Amino acid sequence: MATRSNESFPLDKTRNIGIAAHIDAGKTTLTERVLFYTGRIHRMGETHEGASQMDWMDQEKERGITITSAATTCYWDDHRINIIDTPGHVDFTIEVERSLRVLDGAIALFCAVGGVEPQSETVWRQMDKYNVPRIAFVNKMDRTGADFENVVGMMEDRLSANPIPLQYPIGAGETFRGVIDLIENKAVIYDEESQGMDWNVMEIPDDLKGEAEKWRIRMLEAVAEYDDELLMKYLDGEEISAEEIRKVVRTATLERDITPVFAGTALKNKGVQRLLDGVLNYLPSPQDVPPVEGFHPRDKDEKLMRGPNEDDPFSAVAFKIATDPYVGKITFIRVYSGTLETGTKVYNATSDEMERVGRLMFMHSNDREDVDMVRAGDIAAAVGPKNLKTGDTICDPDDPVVLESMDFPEPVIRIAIEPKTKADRDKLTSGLVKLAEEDPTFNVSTDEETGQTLIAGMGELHLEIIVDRLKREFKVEANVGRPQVAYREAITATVDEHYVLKKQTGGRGQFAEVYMEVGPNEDGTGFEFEDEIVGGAIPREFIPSVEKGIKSSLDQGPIAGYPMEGVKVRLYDGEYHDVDSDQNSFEIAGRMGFREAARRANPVLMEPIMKVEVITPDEYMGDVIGDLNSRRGQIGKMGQRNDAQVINALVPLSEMFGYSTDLRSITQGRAIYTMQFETYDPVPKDIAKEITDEDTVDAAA
Ligand SMILES: Nc1nc2c(ncn2[C@@H]2O[C@H](COP(=O)(O)OP(=O)(O)OP(=O)(O)O)[C@@H](O)[C@H]2O)c(=O)[nH]1
Repeated sequence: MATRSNESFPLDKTRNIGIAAHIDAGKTTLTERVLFYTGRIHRMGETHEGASQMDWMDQEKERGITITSAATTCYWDDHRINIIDTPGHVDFTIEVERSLRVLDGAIALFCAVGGVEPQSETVWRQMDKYNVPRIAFVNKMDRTGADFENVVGMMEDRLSANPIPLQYPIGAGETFRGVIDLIENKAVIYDEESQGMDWNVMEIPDDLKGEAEKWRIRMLEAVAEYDDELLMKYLDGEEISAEEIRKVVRTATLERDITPVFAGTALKNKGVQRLLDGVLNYLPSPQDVPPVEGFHPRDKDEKLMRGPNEDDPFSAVAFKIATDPYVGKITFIRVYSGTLETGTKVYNATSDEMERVGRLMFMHSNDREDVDMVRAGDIAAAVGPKNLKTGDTICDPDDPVVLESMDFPEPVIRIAIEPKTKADRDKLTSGLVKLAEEDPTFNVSTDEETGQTLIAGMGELHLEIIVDRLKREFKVEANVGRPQVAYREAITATVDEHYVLKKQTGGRGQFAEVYMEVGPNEDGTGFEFEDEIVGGAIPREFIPSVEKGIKSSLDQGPIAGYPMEGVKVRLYDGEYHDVDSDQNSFEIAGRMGFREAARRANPVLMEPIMKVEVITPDEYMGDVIGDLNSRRGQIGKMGQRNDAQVINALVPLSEMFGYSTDLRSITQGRAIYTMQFETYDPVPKDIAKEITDEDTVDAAA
């Protein structure tokens, strides 16, 4: 494929957007239609027979359109639109967060019948958190029971949004034919036969004039609030041009004061092109969003800003690592400043490594477009970097910056996994390694005692999906164990340890003697080692060996073999022997001495505590709270949101297995909840005993 120089798209003609929706709202269908219509403009301009073009789309579909790619580039009306994949399932908070991190604006998709579903509410709140301007599309207007006004009302009530319809649907369900464009004051009627390629713009039919006028006034009054000039004109009864209205709608949308609302049906090909016009008219270009803040990799306090300027030093964030069947490992990046050419070395400021970018591409629905340069504001796929991880910043080595990274929740659930056949062992390992590279909230380890492979993730569903992907993408069938909580161990007392290793078995012996103080460190995480040896009591070259020995024991805590966190060791004295001491002896002394000390330092089992938020209708509040209490939950803040109660609680993860089923039965399916990792806390003694007893049984079985 020819390499393009990527000069043709000025930043103000670029849109980086996501489509956010709850499951089944029609995101896949809408994305397909967008790719189809934009493909037609860019590449299919020559043919004009609707039906054959639909066939073309279906064939593409069979050949596997990459619509689930992390980012897809398409062109509409002289603009470039990058559609960033935004998953709808709340269990994948991280996927949602990483896409929200790099997109500039979004289409919020709703079903005309179902309206604002609980999941739409969750994603909406996340978009609020990331200050994402958005427009709304009320899809499925062709379905029986479609009710545009109801959806607009729900957006006000449930999302506390300020939805401003710019269109009003003509008909609903079977009679849905098109929309009234309230800005142009015209009716747009679609031709049923042309697969959405042809439509007629006409005067508003007489029988709709009254309704249309009512909605236009509502729109104008709402919009006029955001612009004094427009308000004066409106009050004076002056003519207001469509251009003037669009300008004010754009500003108010970018400020997140309003959400313009469009109507249509993706499946029946109505309204998609006008929605695309809306993307260009009302969603931000990379120039419209504020510069991103970062800091110097060697000094967190040195704040640095990066704006969408090609002349600034290069900076970009990796937001998704994927394995492409043709190209291999690709990293999706969002460029924030400067330019990057193929063949250049970049600096990974997050991990302090250099990487080479061999190839840069824009990913389209059905092909890849090689480019020799990417610029500020671009979304592109890079081939070459080996160790880049999701969330890492790459930048100009001479002007390093770490752009504010994403928060990744801790993997808190783990399961043992093994291949169904021995022959699959290698495939399983390489599959897991690849998946862990793509997903920062997933990790793989080996249980030292049993030799089992353990995978850890954010929730039951998360791990189920991983196992399913192993099967589909890596052709490995695997057996998995029961999900287990990823416990940890910590020590709560400070003790002194004196350990002597002395072995004399014929020839050369082993000798090492260490004195150390072992206790909890201040922040409760990681491991600290202080070397206070003076006067060569232990020779310099052996001190790192002691530390290495201690570190190797941290993976296996004294209670039940869970990893230890928050440990501090002070090595303050020792002895050595000229002949019998070596690195190996001191490593063993470090390991054995630390194990002894940890056993005496009041070790405790630590469990992940989750922050749970339940939104339930009033009448179930008592039952929901009672149930959370029975799960050792601590109820926190409560509040009323519209007609529902919001309950916050901190609950141990071990008590949350099967919660979705239980909550459904308590509330007849009318409550929703979200859960994320908050902290590790000590497990109460009686429960810790149950867990350690169980572990012994498990290990014996
Ligand atoms: N009647 C009608 N059905 C639609 C419309 N758009 C999508 N659908 C149907 O709704 C169902 C879900 O559509 P998808 O496009 O797969 O929805 P999605 O949001 O991608 O779903 P997930 O991938 O499960 O999140 C499919 O059966 C579609 O055919 C529409 O405009 N009208």
